[in-house]
Amino acid sequence: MKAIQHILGEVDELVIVVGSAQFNYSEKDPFTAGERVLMLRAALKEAGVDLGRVIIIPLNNFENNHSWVKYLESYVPPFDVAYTGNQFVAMLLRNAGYRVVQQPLFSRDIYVSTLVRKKMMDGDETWRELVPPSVAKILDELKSVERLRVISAGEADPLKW
Ligand SMILES: Nc1ncnc2c1ncn2[C@@H]1O[C@H](COP(=O)(O)OP(=O)(O)OP(=O)(O)O)[C@@H](O)[C@H]1O
Ligand SMILES: NC(=O)c1ccc[n+]([C@@H]2O[C@H](COP(=O)(O)O)[C@@H](O)[C@H]2O)c1
Repeated sequence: MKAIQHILGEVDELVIVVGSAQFNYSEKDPFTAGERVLMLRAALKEAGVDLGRVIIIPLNNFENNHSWVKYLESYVPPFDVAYTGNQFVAMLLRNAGYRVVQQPLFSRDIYVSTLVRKKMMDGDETWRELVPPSVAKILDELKSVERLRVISAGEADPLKW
């Protein structure tokens, strides 16, 4: 939320791309793209962000990294600056001619999704302090702890089915 609010201080409209949208029920991507959109919108509303300035677009991954920017362009409205904390994404966008701003990271040692997922699986209730209250509520409704535990036990491996 801090990163989004910082960026909204610099731009008129923000397109948030929800990457790896085709993945779900996996250890790294436990939630569907739709569930991630739901959580994002709830947290934005809770933070008082004007949703009229934000467009959320889920995007599947694409096998060809060089052409990924062209693929991205076909899913999002035209944009003139890209914000990312990811150096690889920054390189791809720069090589395609875009202005890229390295987005500031806030308390990155604490706010790491891998850590939140680990705490949930370990039964460490302090995961609740690492997400906005509205997101904690949705994660409870989705029975996320149970989902993560079943996934980590290997039950969700698509090759198994
Ligand atoms: N603490 C943070 N402050 C600001 N932006 C962040 C922070 N953590 C992640 N981001 C931004 O969110 C986007 C996704 O990052 P990333 O996938 O590495 O998140 P993550 O929380 O580390 O997830 P995971 O642990 O599952 O890999 C990036 O653009 C990154 O800059
Ligand atoms: N070839 C690809 O599909 C490709 C390449 C680079 C980044 N991405 C996506 O970009 C995201 C990472 O960017 P951020 O760290 O800025 O969120 C990932 O979700 C990934 O799915 C996809």
